[in-house]
Amino acid sequence: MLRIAVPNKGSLSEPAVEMLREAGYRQRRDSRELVLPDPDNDVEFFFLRPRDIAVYVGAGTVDVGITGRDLMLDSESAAVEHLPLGFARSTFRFAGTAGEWTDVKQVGGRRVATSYPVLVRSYLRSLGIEPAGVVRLDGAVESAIKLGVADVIADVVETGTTLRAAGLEIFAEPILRSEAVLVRRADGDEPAGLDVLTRRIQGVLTAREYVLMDYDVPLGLVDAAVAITPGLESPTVSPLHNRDWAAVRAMVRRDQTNRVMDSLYDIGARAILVTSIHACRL
Ligand SMILES: Nc1ncnc2c1ncn2[C@@H]1O[C@H](COP(=O)(O)OP(=O)(O)OP(=O)(O)O)[C@@H](O)[C@H]1O
Ligand SMILES: O=P(O)(O)OC[C@H]1O[C@H](OP(=O)(O)OP(=O)(O)O)[C@H](O)[C@@H]1O
Ligand SMILES: [Mg+2]
Repeated sequence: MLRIAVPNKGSLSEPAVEMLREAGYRQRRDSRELVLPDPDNDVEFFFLRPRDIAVYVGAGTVDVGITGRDLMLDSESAAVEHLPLGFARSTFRFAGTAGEWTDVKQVGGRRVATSYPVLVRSYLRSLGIEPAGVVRLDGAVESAIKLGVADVIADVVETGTTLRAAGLEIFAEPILRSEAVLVRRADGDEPAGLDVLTRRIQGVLTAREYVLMDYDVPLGLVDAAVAITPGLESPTVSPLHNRDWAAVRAMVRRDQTNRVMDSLYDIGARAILVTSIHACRL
């Protein structure tokens, strides 16, 4: 049985559970359940704190887990990234009182507050910058400057709303771009069943990223239309009852849907229909 660690709380928890449910796995109904066997799929879920998941995976007590890239790197465990999952995207950045900071070199000799001290120390070391100290806080890091425990912070930024509300602004290049990732142990054999989990999750990712587009096009324009919708391998072109026209079906990136429909319409395609992909294996 493949043992899979799933975040039990925080911003990773809900989207991780949703992804596993879409991939056909059983998920818990009650947030107090800590272990959930799914014998039909030959897996067992362990609901753990997101920060601890890479530690369990690195120790080999669970086979794989879903966590943040930032949390994995900060854990210093023997876990490695197996598959990026495309949700909980954020950047990890330095921020300070608005107007006072422009360059990462200014962090030298100053106190940095963060929930990710390993990440911050190793990043600064890689740039040859020595801070006066790194203060580890559990959360609400944005308050650390006003409350006097640090001069500058390094924290997770998504929309920047939390920083703005605290009168802070980002400076310097992002330390890291993070998202949820599936992690596995660095060494050892691939756990049995990981290939199936991986394919199922990749199916969910593809179904989220692409739509199916169908349209009709005059025969003489099929090549031009197919150039606009090349699909993943090659689009399906089928005859219509009206022999002067063909029907085309292709996968299109969801974020390109309207641009592609406009282009198809412009060259003369009609009856352009878009449908969601419910599930797929490529
Ligand atoms: N606003 C956000 N947008 C995107 N990802 C986020 C956001 N906040 C935290 N994360 C990501 O969530 C993970 C941290 O999860 P964790 O549960 O420790 O913190 P949290 O989501 O802030 O929850 P908590 O309420 O316990 O502080 C990291 O991978 C981090 O990058
Ligand atoms: O850029 P934003 O969209 O504002 O999001 C980023 C904020 O979200 C998270 O905080 P959370 O609400 O989880 O509180 P915490 O700091 O106590 O973890 C993160 O730690 C940032 O503070
Ligand atoms: Mg938080």
